[in-house]
Amino acid sequence: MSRIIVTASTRMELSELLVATSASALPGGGHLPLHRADLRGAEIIFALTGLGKVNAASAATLLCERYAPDLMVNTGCGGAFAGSGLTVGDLAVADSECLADEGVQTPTGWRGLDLIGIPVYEGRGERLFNRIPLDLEVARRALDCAMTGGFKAVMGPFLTVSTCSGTARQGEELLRRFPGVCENMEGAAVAQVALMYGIPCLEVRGISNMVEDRDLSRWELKRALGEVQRFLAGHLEQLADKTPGTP
Ligand SMILES: O=C(O)c1cccc(C(=O)CC[C@H]2O[C@@H](n3cnc4c(=O)[nH]cnc43)[C@H](O)[C@@H]2O)c1
Repeated sequence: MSRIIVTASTRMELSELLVATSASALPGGGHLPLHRADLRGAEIIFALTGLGKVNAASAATLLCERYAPDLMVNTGCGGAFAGSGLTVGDLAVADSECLADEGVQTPTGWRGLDLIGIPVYEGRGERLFNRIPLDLEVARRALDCAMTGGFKAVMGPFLTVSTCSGTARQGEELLRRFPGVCENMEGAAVAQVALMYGIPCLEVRGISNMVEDRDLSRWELKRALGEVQRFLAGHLEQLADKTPGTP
């Protein structure tokens, strides 16, 4: 049977998926609220991680250790960068993740972790500094499924930050550091932990806002989360069919 874990930082990022899959509470998660559903012979575990990289990484570690999933899916909302081709209500699929504000502020500008020279991950012939790779085949399948389902979706690099970019200028600064289509606060942490455990990871977010001067009246959390959860409810069925489990 295959096992898929879906993580999100806030309750509203999972609530519609829990209803769509008839999930029920799974006791024993301690501080980590868990739900479980059966979908086409696969087990889906939903975890509410809390906001930010520390919460996401500690949850992902517990989940990988305890449940040894065949696939990790990180979801929620996110901000779209100018020039990404994304607008509010669209879907963004990550082809890679990035620890976009971990580095060194030097007298001549911001530099990434390669300046320090100590990788955040070393293994399988790779030394990774800021950029965390994701499973491209899984990402492409998600993009195809979104397009076929009539969703407007863009695939590209995601940037994970500790400080949300509440100005257009900060968005431009991040794009000078790394290419990016979508900003969020947890993705690179989940991707890094999944990589450490050798588990493929997919990240799909609904665009709730543009990365611009902060104006909450322009945010559409409900719409973005409705779109991404409607997409995932369908895509999880496909993944449940196709994700190989332990015999
Ligand atoms: O009030 C704010 O300024 C604010 C900033 C970022 C996020 C929020 C939320 O209420 C949602 C938390 C959740 O959303 C992800 N998210 C959504 N948009 C962005 C963004 O533009 N930059 C970074 N993260 C974003 C994030 O992953 C959080 O988990 C409110």
